[in-house]
Amino acid sequence: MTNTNSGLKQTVLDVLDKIIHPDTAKGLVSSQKVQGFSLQTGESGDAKIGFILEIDGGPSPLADSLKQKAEKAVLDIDGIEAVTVIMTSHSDRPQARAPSPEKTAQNAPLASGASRRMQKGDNVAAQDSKRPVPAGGPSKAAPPERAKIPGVNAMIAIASAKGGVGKSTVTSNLAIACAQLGLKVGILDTDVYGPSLPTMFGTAKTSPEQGKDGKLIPIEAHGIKTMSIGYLADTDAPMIWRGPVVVSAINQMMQDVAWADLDILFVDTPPGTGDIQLSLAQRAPLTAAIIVSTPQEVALADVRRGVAMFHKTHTPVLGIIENMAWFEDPVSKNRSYIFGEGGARRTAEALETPFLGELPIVQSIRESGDAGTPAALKAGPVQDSFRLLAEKIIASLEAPLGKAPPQIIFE
Ligand SMILES: Nc1ncnc2c1ncn2[C@@H]1O[C@H](COP(=O)(O)OP(=O)(O)OP(=O)(O)O)[C@@H](O)[C@H]1O
Repeated sequence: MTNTNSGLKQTVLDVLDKIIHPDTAKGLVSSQKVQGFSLQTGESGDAKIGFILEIDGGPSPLADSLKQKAEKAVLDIDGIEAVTVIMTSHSDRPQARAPSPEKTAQNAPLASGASRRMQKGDNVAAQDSKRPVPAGGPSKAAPPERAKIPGVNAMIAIASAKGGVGKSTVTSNLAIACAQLGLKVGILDTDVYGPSLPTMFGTAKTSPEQGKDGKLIPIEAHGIKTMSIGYLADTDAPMIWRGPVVVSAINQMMQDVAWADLDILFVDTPPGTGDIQLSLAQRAPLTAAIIVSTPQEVALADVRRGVAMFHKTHTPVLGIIENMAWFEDPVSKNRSYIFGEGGARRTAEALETPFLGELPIVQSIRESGDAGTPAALKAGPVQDSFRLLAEKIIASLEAPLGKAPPQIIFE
């Protein structure tokens, strides 16, 4: 961030802190209600601001009013082009309350369109009265926390019980392989602690626009619709995300993004099997999960915990992928099993969970991930490996769902 930007950031924070939260009698920043602050330079040269506004107890006129005040105050600052405020609640109750239709319209930012971008010149009052009722709004038939995402056929969590095993790499390349097989694919990167999707897809400098219905439009790259917490908030900034806030933010990214129409939405989840992951597995409308692991014993103990977690939440596990299975010397072609051999396969057998396949350590996988062009885009052995995995996954979707998998169109 340049000096000018850090000056502007401070100005915005100062302005936000002048808005007093009635519960704490302190400003929004002093009350720690503002998190994940981000500042990007827009096309006009003016700044685009994004932040998370934490509210207590779910939708309420107070939450709406604080949000409107915050948006207006920020837009009134010189040099600001747009502001996106994501409201999150650390109460478990908000989605369970069935608001009246009138109230739904007023509270649409929380019930459906929590993330919306305000532009300079917007009339706050007029916008509010015209705010759309959420598409597919609060459903009476399904529990709200499992509400299916309209237009998304299958939602697959890619999980790892341990960080750094290549979960995001596998997610990105699998998504591309599925798209190459003719499917419409999206990725939701929910790893609030280190979102890597923007880097892996070369979209780090982009931020999503808001559609007419109030939903955020995913950023399309390499034929994949992508959304990441990294587009909306500065996750590099030191801040403490409380578990329920994370879950609430993730839930909004699922429901408040214009995903339709997708055959598969892959969800890159934060590593681990703690409260956040459990809550996600319980509340997200997941079709199934895939677990990524490296072969060593210490990682495999975590895999068992991961599989158990999904079983507990009645989410079918499509299988386990072993990443970094070996390294092949480019000259001699000798394989070194750096992290041990066949561990994930044996664990899959012991847990009676399908073993989907293994991926070697390949320099180009890391390099292309860092360069924003996942390795599966390029013809060769890496692309072939991911295609095999994708074919297995598409085929195996049939079993847990008890219905036909998405149609594959070969060109
Ligand atoms: N098969 C592979 N060959 C070479 N490098 C790989 C491979 N898989 C992953 N990597 C590299 O390992 C690093 C970690 O991968 P990645 O970010 O995908 O892991 P992760 O499990 O998503 O991590 P975290 O959980 O911490 O977000 C990255 O630099 C990535 O490029």
